[in-house]
Amino acid sequence: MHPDASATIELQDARLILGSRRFHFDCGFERGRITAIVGPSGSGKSTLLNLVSGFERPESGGVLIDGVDVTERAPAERPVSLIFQDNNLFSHLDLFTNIGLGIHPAMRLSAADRKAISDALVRVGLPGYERRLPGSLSGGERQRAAFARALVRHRPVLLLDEPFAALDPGLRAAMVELLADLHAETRATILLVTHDPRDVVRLADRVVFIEDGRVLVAAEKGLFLERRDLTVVRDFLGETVLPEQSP
Ligand SMILES: Nc1ncnc2c1ncn2[C@@H]1O[C@H](COP(=O)(O)OP(=O)(O)OP(=O)(O)O)[C@@H](O)[C@H]1O
Repeated sequence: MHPDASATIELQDARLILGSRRFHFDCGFERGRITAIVGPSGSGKSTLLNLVSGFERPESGGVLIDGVDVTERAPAERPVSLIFQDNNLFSHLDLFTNIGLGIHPAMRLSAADRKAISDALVRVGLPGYERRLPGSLSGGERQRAAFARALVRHRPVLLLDEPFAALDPGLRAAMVELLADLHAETRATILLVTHDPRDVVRLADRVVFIEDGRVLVAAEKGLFLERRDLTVVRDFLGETVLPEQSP
């Protein structure tokens, strides 16, 4: 395993106000684990990811990645890859270039890099799509191209914001397995925002439940899934049948 394969993440007393909403995060994420970030719509899940990626900066407090204070660093200067709902790709650049920029910002690519790009496109089910522009792709295809970029980047932190939302059920299952494989290969520290309890069951080691701009519950997956005594957890899980309850 590469020594930079994963990193710890800490939000230290990080406070932020957006419009009329207040956020206060004081929490940490362990190296190499997958944490599902869950909670009601508008609770602050994307905001937490934006603080880690640098698209938002706290008004007070700090953000540390692998013990290094990155609070003042721009997104591109943080050791982070992103797969967000939108804006994953530069619309005027083809997929080869979009993915290549993830490897090297000046596109100085070796033959191995070029092969890695084509291999990643094959792996996400977009073989031969190198010259396609994002605008010519469906939402799900764009999402998969963003996955391909994450595959070639090897950053120690991977942030995903509802990465499977635009995918039909078959593709969704394939991309969930791809993320599990990607994690097994890289051991990156992964934060996964999701509304789907199945993602928690299949992928997460740990769950952080956000409500009203702060962490309400942070627990190992097994413990979280047992907290049906909490209304918010019950509502989130809904009718989900957990593996140990299956016949
Ligand atoms: N730039 C902004 N200005 C004003 N309000 C904002 C801004 N960004 C986010 N908000 C508000 O902050 C709240 C939290 O937003 P956030 O996107 O983090 O929620 P979320 O939990 O990811 O929601 P969802 O599950 O619906 O994606 C929302 O009420 C949102 O409208």
